[in-house]
Amino acid sequence: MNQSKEQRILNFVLQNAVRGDPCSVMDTIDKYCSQKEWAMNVGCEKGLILDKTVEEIKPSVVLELGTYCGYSAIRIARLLKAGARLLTVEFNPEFAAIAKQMIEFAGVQDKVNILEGPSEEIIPQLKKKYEVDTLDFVFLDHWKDRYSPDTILLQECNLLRKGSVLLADNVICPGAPEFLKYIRNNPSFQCTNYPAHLEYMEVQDAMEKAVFLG
Ligand SMILES: Cc1ncnc2c1ncn2[C@@H]1O[C@H](/C=C/CNC(=O)c2cc(-c3ccc(F)cc3)cc(O)c2O)C[C@H]1O
Ligand SMILES: [Mg+2]
Repeated sequence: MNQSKEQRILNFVLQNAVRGDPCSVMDTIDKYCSQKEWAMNVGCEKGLILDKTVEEIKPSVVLELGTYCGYSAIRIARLLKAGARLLTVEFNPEFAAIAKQMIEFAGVQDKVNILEGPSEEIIPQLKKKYEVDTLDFVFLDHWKDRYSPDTILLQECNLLRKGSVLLADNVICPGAPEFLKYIRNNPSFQCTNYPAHLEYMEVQDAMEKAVFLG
């Protein structure tokens, strides 16, 4: 059975990146996906916006929706302080297995917990099963039509507190119009837009930051 693109990305990392070096893994994925096969990693330009957001918040508990190959999980985890943790949700078992290997190769596995399943099932389990009180930071990068229902679900499950920060990828390309409409018209959120380019392409994209006001 021929290999998937995601398996080819992982193999390229295992053969070319430096084990235990998160930046080397990120750079190797970016190299492969810009030169050989495009893939939907947040990439280095939007990755810098993600880095700055994490460094600003210094979160203790982070939720990521949409692990994919683990690129942004590695990006986030490498910046987390001692004792801080990232919970990342992925419902495709093949992607979860790839991401697990990618995260372990990067050496950040102690900070990352991959939760396999659909976000709408996992989010309601976070408090009891995963011992989460509230989330300091949420990175949304899964199916774009799930951004607003999951943002509502996070509030219904009391997982956001005053100052919790959401950062959403792809609000221009592929776009998340329903999410933007919801979040920008919601007085409980303070929104900021960060224009950027689609990963590995000269196409306009943007990230949206939304701070929960409680
Ligand atoms: C509901 C739910 N629960 C758990 N995991 C979920 C989930 N929905 C998706 N996932 C998982 O996240 C990942 C999905 C991410 C969706 N991201 C995308 O569809 C995506 C698409 C593009 C893009 C842009 C221009 C183009 F021409 C083509 C594509 C760029 C990106 O940065 C993206 O994140 C993998 C999937 O298994
Ligand atoms: Mg994305």
